[in-house]
Amino acid sequence: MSDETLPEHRSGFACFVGRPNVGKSTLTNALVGSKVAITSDKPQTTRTAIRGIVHRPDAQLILVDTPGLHRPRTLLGERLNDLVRTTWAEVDVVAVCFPCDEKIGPGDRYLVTELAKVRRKPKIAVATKTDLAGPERITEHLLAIAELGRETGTEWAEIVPVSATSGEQVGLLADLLVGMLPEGPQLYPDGELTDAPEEQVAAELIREAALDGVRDELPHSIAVVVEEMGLREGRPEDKPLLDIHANLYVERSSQKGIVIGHKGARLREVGTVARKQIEAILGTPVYLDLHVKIAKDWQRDPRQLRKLGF
Ligand SMILES: Nc1nc2c(ncn2[C@@H]2O[C@H](COP(=O)(O)OP(=O)(O)OP(=O)(O)O)[C@@H](O)[C@H]2O)c(=O)[nH]1
Repeated sequence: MSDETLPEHRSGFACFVGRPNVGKSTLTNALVGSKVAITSDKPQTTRTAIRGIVHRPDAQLILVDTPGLHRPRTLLGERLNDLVRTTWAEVDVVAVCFPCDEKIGPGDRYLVTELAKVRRKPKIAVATKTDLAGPERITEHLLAIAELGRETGTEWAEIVPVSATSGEQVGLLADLLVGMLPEGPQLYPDGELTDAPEEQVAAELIREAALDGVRDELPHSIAVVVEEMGLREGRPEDKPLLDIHANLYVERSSQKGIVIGHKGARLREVGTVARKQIEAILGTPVYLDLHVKIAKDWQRDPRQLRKLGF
């Protein structure tokens, strides 16, 4: 018996990179078809690599969502940049996102210049949010992306316009990404959408809820650690309850007040929103126990960073 006549199966990893807010998480969700990575109106919500998996008969594409690359100002900034570079080196293809409703800027140039240093790695340019721009603007944008490639010595394997919200060209992007993967077997079982541990998914959802509405006051000062998570013992099998004990860390006591709110009203709201999201994703009723703690200047302290998982 020979399997030469079987269609080839491809599998591998891709990651989306780009400045904050360019639509990386939304695109990951559009490709995977379920809410796995966390989207938000606020920049820099994606701190840790969360993967979504695209299952197709001919391929399995594993998407790694990285934080944005920044000129580092703190130790956390340096760690995040290291994480981004490690990811680039490990994946099969890197897709850089440039939103159509914004001009190419110094942040893009910095990122693409850094990415150009990773040689022999297929790079795709994605012009995101095409639904927010007219045809002329899109054409201008695509030319600017090509020019940026020339300036930085980056050879784009493809330049693809897409809209994650309307779904336009998302299928084409999936085909192009798959085409850059090596031949290989399925790496994850069917139906598995993310290999992010459930604790990480829960922590991200709590962080997202906690940041909602306090963008100006607390841009990037919140970290969440799930201390304990497990099914409550002694429950009937058809009525499970997942206990989650989580700490929400802020840097200063003034921030603690903002997160907790008047008589704890805001923290209760954050807890309710996060609990509903976690229940929806994990499919189990949840009891969420949430505490706010101060980890003084955690972004600058190596010991705190380690504790918070960076
Ligand atoms: N109109 C439109 N809006 C989009 C599209 N894709 C993303 N957005 C919006 O752009 C904002 C940022 O999207 P995200 O997917 O969170 O961006 P991101 O690049 O992952 O952001 P960070 O995690 O901060 O790096 C959100 O408000 C999205 O709803 C799109 O195709 N069209």
